[in-house]
Amino acid sequence: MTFQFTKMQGAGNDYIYVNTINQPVKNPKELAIQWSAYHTGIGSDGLVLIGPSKIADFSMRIFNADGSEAKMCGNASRCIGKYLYDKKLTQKTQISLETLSGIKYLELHVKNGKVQEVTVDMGMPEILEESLDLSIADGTYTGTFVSMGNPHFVTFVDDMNQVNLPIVGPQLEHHNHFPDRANIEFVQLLSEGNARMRVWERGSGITQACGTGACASAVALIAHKKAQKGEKILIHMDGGTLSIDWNPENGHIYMTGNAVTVFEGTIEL
Ligand SMILES: N[C@@H](CCC[C@H](N)C(=O)O)C(=O)O
Repeated sequence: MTFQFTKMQGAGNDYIYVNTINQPVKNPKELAIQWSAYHTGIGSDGLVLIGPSKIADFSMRIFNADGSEAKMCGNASRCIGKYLYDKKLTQKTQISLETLSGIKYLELHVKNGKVQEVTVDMGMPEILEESLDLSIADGTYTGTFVSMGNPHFVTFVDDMNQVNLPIVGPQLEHHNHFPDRANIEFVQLLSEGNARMRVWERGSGITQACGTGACASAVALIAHKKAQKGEKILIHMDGGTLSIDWNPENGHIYMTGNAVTVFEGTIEL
């Protein structure tokens, strides 16, 4: 049996996309682990399933590289917009997408018949704890605990080069304050409206970018008066930059960034 898949990336966050409308996937957790492996699989940060929906235009399910299912993925939601439009599964440039954290709305920016960028209405963030101290073997980290439908712990630093992400990332992800684990972001303010962010993702480890993490970082910057609501904040990550805008009128976060098809493939089971 073979599966057709598309490898896509948004800001360097790379996933394997499968259209389950014509190819049902029975064991996504196992396949996410198997296919995400770089040496023996396709290599990716996880697996994304695109499906039909009774309440929106389409649906998304996202599995991290360790097989755990997440409720939301910002970068994948942009890539799904490109997938659907470029492959002519829809002609709409405004698409509703059912996720485990509710319906998200995508606005596609099309050039020469192909989607270049997508803006996603990420809904309303929730600040769960504005200032939280967590002790791990390496010391105490103070951060803001934010939900973007999935959990993020955002810590400000003066110098990103001092962050030992492979060591502190997993310790914070598995801290007993987070029974469901958490995504871990370190943020350095560079100038007004510009911040650098590095991420340790729950279930995938270090990735080049995290869309929900970029939104959570902007929320933390605003909560701590390091940035302003209603002004675009550029979050620069190792794989690219996302523009984040927290609208003061409706309280929604809007995320804009690229979506890229890397290659099409077929894999044997
Ligand atoms: N990379 C994603 C988030 C993927 C899920 C996350 N690791 C979790 O477990 O919550 C993004 O772009 O938002």
